[in-house]
Amino acid sequence: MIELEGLTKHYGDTVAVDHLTFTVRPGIVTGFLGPNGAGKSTTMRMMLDLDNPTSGTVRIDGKHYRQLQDPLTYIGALLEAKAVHGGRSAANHLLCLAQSNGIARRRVGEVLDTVGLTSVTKKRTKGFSLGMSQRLGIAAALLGDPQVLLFDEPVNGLDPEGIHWIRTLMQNLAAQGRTVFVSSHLMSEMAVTAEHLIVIGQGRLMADTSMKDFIHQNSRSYVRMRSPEQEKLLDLLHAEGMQAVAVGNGSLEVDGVPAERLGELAAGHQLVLHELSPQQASLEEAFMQLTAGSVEYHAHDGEPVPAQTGGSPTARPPAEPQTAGARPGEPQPTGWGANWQKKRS
Ligand SMILES: Nc1ncnc2c1ncn2[C@@H]1O[C@H](COP(=O)(O)OP(=O)(O)OP(=O)(O)O)[C@@H](O)[C@H]1O
Repeated sequence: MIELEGLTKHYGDTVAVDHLTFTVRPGIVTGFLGPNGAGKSTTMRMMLDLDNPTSGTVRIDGKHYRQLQDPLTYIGALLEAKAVHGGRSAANHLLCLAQSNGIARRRVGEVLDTVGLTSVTKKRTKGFSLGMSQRLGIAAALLGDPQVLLFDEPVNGLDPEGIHWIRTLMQNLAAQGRTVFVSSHLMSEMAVTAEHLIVIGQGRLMADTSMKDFIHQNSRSYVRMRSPEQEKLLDLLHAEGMQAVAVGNGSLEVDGVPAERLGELAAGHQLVLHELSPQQASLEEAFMQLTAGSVEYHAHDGEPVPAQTGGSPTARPPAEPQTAGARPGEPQPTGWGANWQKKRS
């Protein structure tokens, strides 16, 4: 389990993470979503004690990271796949990690096998493709057989087979009772991988809910109907007090009524239907709907430009929070810092 309480990180004037409080539970895959610059990586780095919070706490299975003896046996993470010593072989890279964390040598071979890198065990990692580096990063995360796993954009650089593999791996790890926390911009992939979602925007918590409820709450679901007797059908639906509109392509859209009821109603009045299909928005649509006000950068005429950099609380409308109160405050877009080194005060 990972517990965040009031977690906050400032980089100068930039509020990267803003009073985040949530719990990531074991036994399920929890997705971590947010627009670019929302604070996901910063949050994950603080979970791993790679960055010091300005305030607030993170607990891993009840303990602060610094209280964990041999941390890799408690929490494994894939953050920056390319952040490995390029001169070392894959096996040596993992062996160094194993030795510094009291992990048995045999685990190196086991995890290399798990991620499908056995054939390149002795190859220097600087020659690795992004996909191979991702797999090596995942091997490192699994090395200590930890109960808690973090994956930051794990499918980056993976081919479709690799994407399917990591999805199955994460689901299996969760099914074993582990805590699996994963960020990704690939919504279609997240939709089929995660059961629960944490969504942040401008460092603030926007949603902490099941995937199903998230899509339901942030999108419109309706039933599409098509009939050769569209006028009659529309009159019937209106007479029943239902919200139905003709949408121009010969279809009707009906809100708030189950498809079964609509089918039975049409049958009861001997109206022929050519289509009766429940429509549910995708995770991507629901995500865009929720975070529309909190994206840091918008594309415009093909040129990516900062949406607003004025810095006043009104320059960028605050996102509508679902579970946490919106706070005034304006993170400034700043460049990515190279501040990835472990900081211990
Ligand atoms: N080391 C740093 N120094 C200064 N500012 C930083 C640093 N790291 C992150 N930031 C800023 O903090 C904010 C949050 O960044 P972060 O990388 O955590 O977001 P993210 O959600 O992971 O973004 P992305 O989806 O683009 O990876 C951004 O405004 C970013 O520019």
